[in-house]
Amino acid sequence: MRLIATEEAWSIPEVAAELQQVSRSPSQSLDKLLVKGIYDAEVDTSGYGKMNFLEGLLDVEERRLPQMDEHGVDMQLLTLTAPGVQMFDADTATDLAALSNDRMAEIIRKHPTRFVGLGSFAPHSPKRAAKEVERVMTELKLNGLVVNSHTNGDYFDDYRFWPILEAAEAHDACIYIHPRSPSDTLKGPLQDYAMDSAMWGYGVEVGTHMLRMMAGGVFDRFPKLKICVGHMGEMVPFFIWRINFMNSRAQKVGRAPKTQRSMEEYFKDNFVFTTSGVEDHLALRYAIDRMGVENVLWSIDYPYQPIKEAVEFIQTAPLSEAEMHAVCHGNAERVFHIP
Ligand SMILES: COc1cc(C(=O)O)cc(C(=O)O)c1
Ligand SMILES: [Mn+2]
Repeated sequence: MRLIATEEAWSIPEVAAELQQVSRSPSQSLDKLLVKGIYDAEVDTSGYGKMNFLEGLLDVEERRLPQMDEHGVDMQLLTLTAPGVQMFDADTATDLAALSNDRMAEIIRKHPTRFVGLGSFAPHSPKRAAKEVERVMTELKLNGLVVNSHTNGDYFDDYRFWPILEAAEAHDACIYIHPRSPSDTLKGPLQDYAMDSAMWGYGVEVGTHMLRMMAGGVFDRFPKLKICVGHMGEMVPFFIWRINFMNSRAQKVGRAPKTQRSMEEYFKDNFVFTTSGVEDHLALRYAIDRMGVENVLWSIDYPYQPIKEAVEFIQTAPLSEAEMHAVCHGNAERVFHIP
């Protein structure tokens, strides 16, 4: 069974160095807790603790590939790890996104059967970002795009970002909305107990982004736009009945804009999601039964999740042969144009 892992984090020294500067800046972003812990070990990492992920993020051939061989992972879909370039000023972000995309393309050229990748862009410079989407998809021939949820507290229902969505739709480039810590306007009670992180805040941040796009009519304007989210759909599949019911009531009483399709239809038609970091067979079975097996893709979430357990999770999952082929590689091949 071909195994394609679809949310696999990676970085380059130039982005890591810039994030170390961010960790020493006056930024109030909740992401600083994570950034300090990973990129600035010598600085007091209180509140997050040292996170030994940096070597794993920068590495491709020393440990990543041998571990893939050891555990039978055929391919990783690489993404520039969160928060990507989105904490940098627009010019630095634009330049480092392009550099990261070039480096990613080099890795894929060197290992074409082992790696594919998602291109980054700087949402806070939408016109240049749209041009980078064009370059990524036509010149570098990457497999889609990644963004780490909000940029300076703004979300893709904001029409300022729509030139990017237009370019993505035109190039059939699926945008992976990966988490980062909740935005400054969302962070409120999420600043304690490590709730800023993957434990809870990440799901709240991306789930909020998804609903803003669905309820804000993004998929009426871009009906063919494809979005991928991780972590078994960031809680949305488990709440979709209530989201659908309450949004349709809000539309009736004028509290939410009228949309051409329902929230459930947008989620089923315009979203796919991966199993990254949710190694729970019951959740997987429900997600497949509720949202359709064609919308579920396997992932490890390397290096934040160990490879061995993620492989065992899917190899022992209660799936039919046909479902296993779809989740392990078929859906990824379709959505991310993988040969
Ligand atoms: C960007 O940093 C991350 C850290 C963690 C973590 O386990 O602490 C998980 C993710 C993730 O789920 O993608 C990302
Ligand atoms: Mn991840």
